[in-house]
Amino acid sequence: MKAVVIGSGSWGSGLAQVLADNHVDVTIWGKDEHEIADIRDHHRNEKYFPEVELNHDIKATNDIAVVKDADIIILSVPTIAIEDVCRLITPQLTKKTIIVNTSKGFHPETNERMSCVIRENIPAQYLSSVVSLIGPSHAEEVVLRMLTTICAVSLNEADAKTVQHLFSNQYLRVYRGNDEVGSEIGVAIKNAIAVASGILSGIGYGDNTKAALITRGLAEMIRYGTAMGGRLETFMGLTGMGDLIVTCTSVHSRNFQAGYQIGKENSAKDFWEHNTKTVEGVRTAKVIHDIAKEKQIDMPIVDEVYKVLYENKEPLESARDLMSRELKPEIN
Ligand SMILES: NC(=O)c1ccc[n+]([C@@H]2O[C@H](COP(=O)([O-])OP(=O)(O)OC[C@H]3O[C@@H](n4cnc5c(N)ncnc54)[C@H](O)[C@@H]3O)[C@@H](O)[C@H]2O)c1
Ligand SMILES: O=P(O)(O)OC[C@H](O)CO
Repeated sequence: MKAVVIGSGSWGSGLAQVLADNHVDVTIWGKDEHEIADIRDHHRNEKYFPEVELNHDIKATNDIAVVKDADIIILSVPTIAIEDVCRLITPQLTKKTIIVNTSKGFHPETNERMSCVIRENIPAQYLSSVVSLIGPSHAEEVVLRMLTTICAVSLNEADAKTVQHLFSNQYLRVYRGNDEVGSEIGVAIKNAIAVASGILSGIGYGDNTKAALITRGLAEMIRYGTAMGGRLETFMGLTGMGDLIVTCTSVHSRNFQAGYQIGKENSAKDFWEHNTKTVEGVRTAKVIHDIAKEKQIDMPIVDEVYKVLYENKEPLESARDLMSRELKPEIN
């Protein structure tokens, strides 16, 4: 089995190391020459993990021809780049391949889920199926081989099983699922809620606030996700509640960190001017806000994140407005 990881960032490096640990022949392809040279020559990815020595069996290249005879291709780039990398690899493909999606969010213009974007851009003769490998997993912990569980979600059970077995080991346990809609929506929405969690922490609120945010954030995820066709039980699992918890509570989360800065400064201005990191929740908040408005789905937390990010609303005012809404029963 030959695997190629597209993307030499934090998650691409983390997943390549899992495969190398599992004795799979794995190469990382990246467009960033410095990241590739660092992995290839020094077995490090200093930009993301300054202290970590990666598995020496990971190969790395800038040459996209590496995907030619791959059995499995793992896409580990931000959602805005998924269509580009599909177009880049397609002319190289010579046989049916499993494409693994690991990105969390929606297409930048069409707002489609990642599996749909991949199916639209990789011709059927080269695509066995799309499997999304998603769940609560910070790369910073996976590279240190800390115990982690994720889910291989696909409409093709055989390919989901292949991915499950390929990635599972003593520190990474991979479950299997087939609710593509629910899982992809769950891991996308959790990023927008994690921005809210960071904002509230940045303001200075404590654990009661975080528990409230996670619980009511889950209610919004379920309301939106089931309206879009996801199954209720999916949102109680790794790609729903699991990923929501880790992203809302972890210092590693870039979505949480972005929100924290915004909450501390009581403004998103500085974030917009200086952010260079992958913060998927920022665009996701806009997508969910726009679609929920059109479909009349009540999403008060996501709406306030949207207003802070895109309408210059002060986070303190947003928190006050959330607390002073009409009083309601808990289950709705
Ligand atoms: N980092 C994590 O812990 C983690 C965990 C699970 C899922 N994810 C998801 O994985 C996706 C990738 O995130 P990441 O954390 O690896 O981001 P990152 O910022 O660490 O790395 C992104 C990589 O993609 C490359 N890239 C960007 N645009 C590109 C393009 N057009 N063509 C080719 N390469 C391009 C960059 O050079 C960089 O190497 C995101 O959707 C994220 O939500 C991340
Ligand atoms: O760093 P974040 O906020 O993009 O989160 C990374 C992963 O999605 C956590 O599961």
